[in-house]
Amino acid sequence: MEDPAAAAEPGGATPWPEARRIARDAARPLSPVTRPLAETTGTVLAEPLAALSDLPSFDTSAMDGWAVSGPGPWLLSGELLAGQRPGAAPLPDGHAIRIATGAALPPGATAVLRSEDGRTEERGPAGWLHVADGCPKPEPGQDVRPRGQECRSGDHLLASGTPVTPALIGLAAAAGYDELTVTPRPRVDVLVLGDELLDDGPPRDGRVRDALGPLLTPWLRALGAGPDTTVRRLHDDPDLLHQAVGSSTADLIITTGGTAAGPVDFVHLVVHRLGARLLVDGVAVRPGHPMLLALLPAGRPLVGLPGNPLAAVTGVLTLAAPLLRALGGRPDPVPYAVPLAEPVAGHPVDTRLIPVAFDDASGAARPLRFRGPAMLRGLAAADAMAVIPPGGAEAGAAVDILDVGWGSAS
Ligand SMILES: Nc1nc2c(c(=O)[nH]1)N[C@H]1C(S)=C(S)[C@@H](COP(=O)(O)OP(=O)(O)OC[C@H]3O[C@@H](n4cnc5c(N)ncnc54)[C@H](O)[C@@H]3O)O[C@H]1N2
Ligand code: MOO
Repeated sequence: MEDPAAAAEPGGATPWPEARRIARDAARPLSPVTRPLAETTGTVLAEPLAALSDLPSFDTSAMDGWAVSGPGPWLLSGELLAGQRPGAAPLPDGHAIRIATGAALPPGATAVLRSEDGRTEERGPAGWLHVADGCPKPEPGQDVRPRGQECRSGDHLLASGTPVTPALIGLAAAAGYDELTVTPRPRVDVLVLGDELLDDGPPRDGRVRDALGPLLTPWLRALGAGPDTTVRRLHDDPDLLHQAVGSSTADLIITTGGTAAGPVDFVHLVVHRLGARLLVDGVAVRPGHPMLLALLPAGRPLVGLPGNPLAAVTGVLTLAAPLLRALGGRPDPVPYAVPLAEPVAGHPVDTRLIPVAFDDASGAARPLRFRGPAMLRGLAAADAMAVIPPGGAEAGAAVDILDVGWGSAS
C-alpha cells in the first residue's frame, strides 16, 4: 500500500483532495459503547437495531369511538381507555364498548366506529349504538391498528452504521430499548495558541479577540465531536504545548495558530519532539495552506489549524471533519455541485475554498465578499463553501459544495 506520509514531502504541499482522503483514512471508528438513549444523539449504531416487541404490541383503536362486534346495531356497555387492559371475555356479537384512541381492542371486536359516525340511544335501562345517518357501516378491521402492523418482534429495523437521529431514538424507545450500543462521538481537545489573544472586550493594544475558541466549540460538536470536547487557551511556549499534547487522552487533538515559521510558531517543533509522524504538512489550498495532520506515537491524530480564522475553517473542512467522521463511524456526505453565479479567479496551482450564499431564485452559488484569510464576515453570511479548482471557474460552471454543517450544534 502507498505510504500516505509520502504525500507530505518536505516543502511539497499535499493536493487538497488527497489531504481529505488521508485524513479520512488516518483513523478507525472508536470502540462501541452502550449508552442510555438520551446520551446517544449524534452517534451511529454499532450494531443493527432489531425490534424487541411487536409494534403495536396489541390490536389498538386508531380513533375515539366504540369497539364493535358484528354489523350492529350494538348493545352498549363499559369503557376502555388507553393503558387499560381489556377483560379476557370476548365482546359478544352485537355488543359495543366505548373506546379511546390508543386503547387495546377487546377480544372479539371486529372494528372501531368513530364517535362522529355513531349515534347512541337510551332504550329502557340499556344504551344502544347505531351507525349515524349517512355514515357507512364499519368494515371489518376499520380504524384498528393490528398488532405487528409496523414490525414483529425480532424484525430488523435499521442497519449498523445508521446515524442516531432524534427519530431513531424515538423509534428505539417505542420498540422497547433503554440503551443503545453505538460508536461514540470522539472527544476533542482544542488548544488555542497565541499570546496576542483576548477573551473579552474589543480588540486593543495590538491584541485581537480569540475568534477560534468560540467558533470551534459549537462547530466541532455539530460535526460529530462529543459534548465533553474542551477548548483551552495556551501561552506561546513550546514546553506548555508539549505537555498539553503529550498528556492529552482525547481521541483527536486540534491546535490553532503557530503552524507557520514565525518566531513563536511551535507546532512543528512539538510534533517533532513528540516523535509524531506527519501525514500532511501543508495543503495546496487557499486559505489554510500551513495546516498539518500528524499521528502521535499512540496513533492519536493531531490537526494543526492555521491561526488566521478563515484559514482555520478551511483546515476544519479539509482535515478535522473527515477525521471526526472516521472516528465516529459516520459516512461522508454525498458530494454535490452547484453552478456559480459569477466567475471566480483561481490560484494557479492551489484549490480555493470560498464562502457562498445560494440565490433564492436560481439556486446558484454567489461568492461572498470579505473572504480574506483573516476574515469571518463573508463566512458568517454564507450557506456553504465552494471549491474553486486551480485556474478558477467561469460563471455557470458547476463547482463542488462543502456544507459547513453547523445547523445541528449541541
Ligand atoms: N513567512 C511566512 N509567513 C507566513 C506564511 C508563510 O508561508 N510564510 N503563511 C501565512 C499563512 S498562509 C497563514 S494562514 C499564517 C498561519 O500562521 P500560524 O498558523 O502560525 O498562525 P499565527 O501566526 O499564530 O496567527 C496568524 C494570524 O491569525 C491570528 N490568530 C491566531 N489565532 C487566532 C484566534 N484564535 N482568533 C483570532 N485570530 C487568531 C493571529 O493574531 C495572526 O494575525 O501564517 C502566515 N505567515
Ligand atoms: O492560510 Mo493562509 O493565507 O492561507 O491564511
